[in-house]
Amino acid sequence: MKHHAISVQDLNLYYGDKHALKDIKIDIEEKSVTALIGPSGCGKSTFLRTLNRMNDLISGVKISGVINVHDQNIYDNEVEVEMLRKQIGMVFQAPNPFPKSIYDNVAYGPRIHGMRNKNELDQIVEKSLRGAALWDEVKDRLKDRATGLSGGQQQRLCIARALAVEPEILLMDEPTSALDPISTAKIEELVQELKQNYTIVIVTHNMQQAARISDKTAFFLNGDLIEYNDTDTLFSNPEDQKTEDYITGRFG
Ligand SMILES: Nc1ncnc2c1ncn2[C@@H]1O[C@H](COP(=O)(O)OP(=O)(O)OP(=O)(O)O)[C@@H](O)[C@H]1O
Repeated sequence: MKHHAISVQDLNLYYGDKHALKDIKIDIEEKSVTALIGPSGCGKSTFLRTLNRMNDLISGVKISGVINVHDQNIYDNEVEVEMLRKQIGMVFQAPNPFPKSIYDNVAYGPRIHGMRNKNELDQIVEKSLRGAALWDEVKDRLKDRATGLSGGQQQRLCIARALAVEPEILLMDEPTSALDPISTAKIEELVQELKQNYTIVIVTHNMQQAARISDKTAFFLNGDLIEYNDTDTLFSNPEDQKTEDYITGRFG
């Protein structure tokens, strides 16, 4: 049995009066892919963002409950958010490379964390780009601007940028929704490789994608976690009628 990378208990989140996450309880397995699915507005992205405290930045948000990572509640006062985000990286919907060179994008995080040694940085950049299956495509133009890459390459660069600070967990918020089918397939393949070394939590609108790439799937509806199960079971033999209605396309 796999260990839990993240253990969530009694998680509630309000945006003002809006109760966006309701008593969420979920254990996320390490070195596996967990997909978050559900109709628009059900709370998938909100939940994902609670896992590295990205909602802290939004005014009017109230969060209660416990999210344990290595038996430390990430909402404890002594947790340093910067270190937390190093441990728990994030990749967003639209690729968002910095307007810098390919090299400088990947070196950005390590530099922030104090790395200055050129040789070591070179090694980290290469390792991260290899890890994101991008090295061969960019190794001869590391000084070129990242914004000149294709959308799919930019997204893999953002994954490399996340890997460069050696996270344990990668959060991905609809990472392929802005990409063409071929770039999407490459990211899906990459996610399969990355799960050997990282715990991945991915929000997707696309149920076929969840079925293809995830080990576990969590189905959210109106801020409730309705069902959480092995992906095969959830899609072939859902326990809850609402899950069945959703996956068979009756709403959403
Ligand atoms: N910053 C915010 N302020 C107020 N309400 C918000 C904020 N962000 C999200 N919400 C509300 O919280 C609920 C959950 O939103 P969330 O974005 O998490 O859903 P989602 O399942 O990710 O949807 P989508 O698939 O459309 O991205 C929605 O009703 C949304 O309108």
